[in-house]
Amino acid sequence: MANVRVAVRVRPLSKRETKEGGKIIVEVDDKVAKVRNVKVSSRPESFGDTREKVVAFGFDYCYWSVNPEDPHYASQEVVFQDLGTEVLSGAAKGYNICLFAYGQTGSGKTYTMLGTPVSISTDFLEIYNERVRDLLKRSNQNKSYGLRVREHPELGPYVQGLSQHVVTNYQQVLRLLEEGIANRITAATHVHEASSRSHAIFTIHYTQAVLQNNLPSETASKINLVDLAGSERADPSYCKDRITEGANINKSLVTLGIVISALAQNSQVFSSCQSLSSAASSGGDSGVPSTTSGTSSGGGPVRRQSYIPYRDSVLTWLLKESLGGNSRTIMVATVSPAHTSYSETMSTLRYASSAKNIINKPQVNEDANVKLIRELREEIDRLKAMLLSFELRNFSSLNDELDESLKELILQNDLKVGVLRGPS
Ligand SMILES: Nc1ncnc2c1ncn2[C@@H]1O[C@H](COP(=O)(O)OP(=O)(O)OP(=O)(O)O)[C@@H](O)[C@H]1O
Repeated sequence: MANVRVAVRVRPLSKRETKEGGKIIVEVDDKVAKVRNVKVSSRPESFGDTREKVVAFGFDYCYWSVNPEDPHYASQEVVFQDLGTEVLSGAAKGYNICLFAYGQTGSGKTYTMLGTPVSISTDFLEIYNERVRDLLKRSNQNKSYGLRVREHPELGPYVQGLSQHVVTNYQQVLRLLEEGIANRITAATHVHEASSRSHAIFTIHYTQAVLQNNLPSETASKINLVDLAGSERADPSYCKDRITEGANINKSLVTLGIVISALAQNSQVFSSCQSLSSAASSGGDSGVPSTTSGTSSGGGPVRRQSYIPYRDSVLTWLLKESLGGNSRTIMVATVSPAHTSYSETMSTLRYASSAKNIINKPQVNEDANVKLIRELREEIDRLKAMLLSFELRNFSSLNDELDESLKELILQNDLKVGVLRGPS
């Protein structure tokens, strides 16, 4: 089990914000981001305004990237050092990784996401108006539109027909990233501002061949780098005059919000079930039910686990494993420091706070045969230990039969291991 790790990054004031006299209302203190409400704080105390002047949010990482002169300034290198290292070390261990950037348009999502690439094979897609487009399809651009999302029973959701590109070095990854981004931008010139309305997912498939217990084995992990559309597009009032585009962008982002809050709620239900079961008297069933209803043994009502509507949008469907599934996930919430973005900043930080509660279930993506061999070997060891303890205790002939069955089981498992390993 692993919680989604959440980082917040505050970018510099933009030229426009500076020109408009933007006041800096966000501040970072170690792992805490604080937002000041200038409307409240500029009034004298006696007005009795009950709204909070400063709201503080705690995260796993907080980056102050407002002014390079500042001693606490977090450069791109500092961010990569933390998040990039987490991404790469997780993938190297065989975990799926997802790093996604969330925040209002122009808050620095793309800036933060670019530059963590490594590895073996990659693909790059864009979700625009709930349609999936291949950003790296070189021949017949028309075919790159409208790809279908499907779901593999073990590997999870994927895009059918998405082109895969084998890479052998960092430069090639960068070139593919640039090519995909250029395709996004070309499309953006046809559809005004398309890049901030679309979501882009750059995936690195990282496969490693290793020798485990003298057996050749493979771990295959995925690194998803997700650049989302501006978060303000999830706001119905923002989108009301942009019927189709707005509604669709809205759909993916709104569904993402629903999925995040349902998962966060379920994680709380899960934790309360766990504390209830550990508080209950020993000897009972300590398993946590996947759905609970009615009254708990502790006396209080236990809430039912919410249904997670992953398939309600293409984005959440494709990110299913990254949100509550088999992935270590990091969310970077990007914000502007300006007072003019107060509402968006507060809403982004609330969103990020809720994402912090999501519990994922990452596991090393082990080769199925190697896993089976490992399990059989573990069973052989267990059986041998049992056999030994019988022999040591020198049980009577009553146990001879059991002894024979154990030996038979060990032999059968040894044979299975031999078949799985193939001719040596
Ligand atoms: N940490 C930062 N340091 C310096 N400049 C930054 C930083 N973050 C963002 N910027 C600058 O701010 C501008 C907007 O950033 P960016 O394009 O990454 O925003 P975005 O959130 O991806 O926007 P959109 O949702 O429209 O795609 C860019 O000019 C970028 O160079």
